[in-house]
Amino acid sequence: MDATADVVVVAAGRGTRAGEGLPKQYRPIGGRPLLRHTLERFLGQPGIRRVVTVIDPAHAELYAAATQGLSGAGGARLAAPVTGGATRQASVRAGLEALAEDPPELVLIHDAARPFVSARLVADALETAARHGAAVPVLRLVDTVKRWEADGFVVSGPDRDLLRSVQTPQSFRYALIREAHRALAGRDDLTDDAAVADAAGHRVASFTGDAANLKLTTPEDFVGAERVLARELRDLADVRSATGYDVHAFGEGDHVMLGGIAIPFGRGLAGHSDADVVLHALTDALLGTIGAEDIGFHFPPSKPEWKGAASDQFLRHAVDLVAAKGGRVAHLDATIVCEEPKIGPHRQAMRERIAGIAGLPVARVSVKATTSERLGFTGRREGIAALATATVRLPFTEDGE
Ligand SMILES: Nc1ccn([C@@H]2O[C@H](COP(=O)(O)OP(=O)(O)OP(=O)(O)O)[C@@H](O)[C@H]2O)c(=O)n1
Ligand SMILES: C[C@](O)(CO)[C@H](O)COP(=O)(O)O
Repeated sequence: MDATADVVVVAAGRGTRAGEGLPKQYRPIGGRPLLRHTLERFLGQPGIRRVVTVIDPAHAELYAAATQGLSGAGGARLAAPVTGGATRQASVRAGLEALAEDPPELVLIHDAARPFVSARLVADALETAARHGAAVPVLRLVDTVKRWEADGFVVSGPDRDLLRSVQTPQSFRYALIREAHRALAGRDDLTDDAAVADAAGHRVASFTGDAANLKLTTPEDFVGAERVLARELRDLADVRSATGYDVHAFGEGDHVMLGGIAIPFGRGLAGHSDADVVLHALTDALLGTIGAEDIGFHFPPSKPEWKGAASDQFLRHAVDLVAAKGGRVAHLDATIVCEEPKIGPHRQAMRERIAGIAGLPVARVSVKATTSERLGFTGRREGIAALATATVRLPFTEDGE
């Protein structure tokens, strides 16, 4: 997904249903303002270029405090806030207009009041909008629905299977939703952007929402959110690091594979697979975090299917094993030891490739290089070595399994 994508986070509401106290988007959950949680989720996502927040100017100081020191991983940028309107629809319109000078291809529109938006939702929102132009996350209804009459009686409602509840982020081709909002500026009664697109004559696709992506609306929702964050904190408590090391000797060839990219060179690296020492060391480091043997156990050199194999699949397998335990990779770090080839010109490409294989923002991958001062086998230019450290977060369990 290479399209440029910006995010409009609407935070200009009054939060009347959340009760007394600070406006809800600035109220702390887990010790930090609700809005900050929401913005951090987007700023940490791959594929996001810029995030603009729509605020009530009367909250300017609260906004400044809530966003102090916030910056994006992997290049996402927090833009200056924009003044909202009297309704959500007017606030979204203001956010979209603020992007008009340097328009993105895609835009996600999200409620500040939904702090638990996941990486999966963002990825699905981007992909579905790129394909269909307009998309919303939906959930099946779990309760039977009735039509409620003003006299307090109910009559049987529509078939529940035909209904869905709708969340944010809602995603659109930017030009489509900006024009739709402009065309419907006279209405201001549409409670979401799918309704705006729909009223402007566009079909809106759907993707699976997330029950955890709650909109904090009432005081009880804030109590629930504290519980969710406490559980998340506990789940993040099991942080583990492990190391990996690999060596391959130079052999015949005209390039070496390092960090998943081919570097033209007068020699190749000898090995059963493509001999990518960086990906092998990273794979072993990841396997080490979950005590899952080592790369030779999973991909035995005795097996012909791994002959000449591209090593990206080894690293991906290790990432999948961590994910299967409910874990997330927090950071991958590699050091390459060789006299040549020069690593500097290829370092960024390697970081991006490793990040792509592991499904991480580039900021969570580091590649370093050193010579061994002409000492030892790397110093004698007999081969290349790589050391790696992987850090993962695993759900906390008493027995560590
Ligand atoms: N004029 C408005 C109204 C709402 N919103 C934003 O739209 C999102 C969804 O709205 P809701 O949860 O209903 O928030 P409020 O309108 O603030 O809540 P309430 O209806 O309880 O006052 C919120 O992030 C809210 O800040 C906005 O930017 N501008
Ligand atoms: C956009 C929205 O989050 C979709 O569920 C929702 O409609 C916004 O909340 P509101 O209470 O309708 O303003």
